[in-house]
Amino acid sequence: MNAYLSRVLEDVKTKNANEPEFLQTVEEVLSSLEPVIEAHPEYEKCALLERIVEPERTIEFRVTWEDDNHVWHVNRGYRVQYNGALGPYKGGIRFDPSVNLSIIKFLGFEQVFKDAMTGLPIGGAKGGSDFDPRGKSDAEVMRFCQAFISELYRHIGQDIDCPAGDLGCGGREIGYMYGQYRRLVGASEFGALSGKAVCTGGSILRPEATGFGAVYYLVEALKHDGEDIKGKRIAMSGYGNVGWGIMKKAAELGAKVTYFAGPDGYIHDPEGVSTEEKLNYILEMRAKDPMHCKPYAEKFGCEFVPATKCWGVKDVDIYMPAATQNDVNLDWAKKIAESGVKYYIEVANMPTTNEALEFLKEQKHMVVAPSKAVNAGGVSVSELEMAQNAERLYWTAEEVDEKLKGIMKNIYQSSVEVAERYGLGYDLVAGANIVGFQKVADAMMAQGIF
Ligand SMILES: NC(=O)C1=CN([C@@H]2O[C@H](COP(=O)(O)OP(=O)(O)OC[C@H]3O[C@@H](n4cnc5c(N)ncnc54)[C@H](OP(=O)(O)O)[C@@H]3O)[C@@H](O)[C@H]2O)C=CC1
Ligand SMILES: O=C(O)CCC(=O)C(=O)O
Repeated sequence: MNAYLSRVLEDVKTKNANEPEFLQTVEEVLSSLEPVIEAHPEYEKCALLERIVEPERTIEFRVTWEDDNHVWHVNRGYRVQYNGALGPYKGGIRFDPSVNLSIIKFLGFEQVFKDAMTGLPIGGAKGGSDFDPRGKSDAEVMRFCQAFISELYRHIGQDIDCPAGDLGCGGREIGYMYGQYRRLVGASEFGALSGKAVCTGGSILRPEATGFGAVYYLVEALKHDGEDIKGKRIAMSGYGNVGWGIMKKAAELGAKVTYFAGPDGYIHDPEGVSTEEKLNYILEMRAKDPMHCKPYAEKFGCEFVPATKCWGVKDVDIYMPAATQNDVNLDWAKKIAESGVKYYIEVANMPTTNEALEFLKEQKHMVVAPSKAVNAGGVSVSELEMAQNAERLYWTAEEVDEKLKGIMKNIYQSSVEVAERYGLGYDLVAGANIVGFQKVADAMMAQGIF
């Protein structure tokens, strides 16, 4: 890292000492930027890095709601509007007890570069709450979502900030939030939230988009090596919204997810999660509370290994962590490298610790792809939902899918080209960071002091 990058990183560490996840992503992104910072000495004069690491706005608020037994609860809500240089703030909402400012800032910072990479006119944001939807009735989730949006509604809007779902926040939660938003603003401002059900202005394919996009990216990475996705076996963690999309698209293209892990252990299904019955059962399992994957083994007569992850298994071609952050630490990374598997395709936001990522990138036999590129299909179709809402039209599944494919191909290709242009070789991680950074930097420089 050159002196400017090191100084900014040290400053971020001092100012945000209690935010480990946020520091992790800032360090990861900045560590890729040396060539572009060297090529643009004007950035330092304009304090570009100092500005890019600082959110434009952080909103923190109280969320009070009543449970079914009439007991009142208080949660903390967040929205970090990180960078709007490229367009309205865009990014998901996470509901999970682990949520705190560090996690929302890490997700928001990643979102800035991810959204930029899509080439669509959207800035980056993230929000959420430490609310735990597990074990709550529908009515409780609805009351919580209504309370959450009753504060947030004044900070969002179709041209300001358009939240969507993320971990713990799917179509049901977005529906409740959109209903309350509409009640408060008194208008069908569809574009204020994305990930809505199609019957209330949602885009066809948004639920599948992140997983489908990840597989389209994978297809490009395989093509680069003269390989076909057909027949490939995938080991994955997480079988939520994103994991299910991967299973579905992989099956359609003749590949199969043969291992998947949940919080209770992992499943090994050598036949793959490839039939309609199995894919539907994944949806059923996701709707259950607590969400455990063991019942899949009982139903389909395959192996369940309790209380561990499937990283390190040898009889696959591709690993795709799709659960949550820091799922793969250095110990797991060593097992992954020893397995001889070539492709490590991150899907969840920041699923790899920095030291594990560095280690995996050093493995000559491996291809490592970064989540902010691989999982960009979700936010891309969210933006396509905003575009459909603005036109007051619905596009067909074919139209949306074609656009999604094009966006993912472009993200992959631009990362490869930029890394090569800066003499970094086939470095998909640095390439993605530089592509995203450059787009935001250009827009910020063009907009002057802000
Ligand atoms: N939804 C989207 O469109 C996008 C999501 N992402 C990212 O993808 C990841 C998954 O999100 P999504 O599928 O939407 O979330 P979901 O809430 O739908 O599913 C998350 C899945 O991961 C499981 N999980 C959580 N923690 C662990 C763990 N420690 N070990 C194993 N499994 C775990 C969950 O199980 P359980 O619920 O029982 O804990 C669940 O199966 C997140 O990192 C998210 O930020 C990125 C881009 C877009
Ligand atoms: O669809 C969106 O706006 C954001 C999805 C998201 O949260 C993400 O990309 O991590």
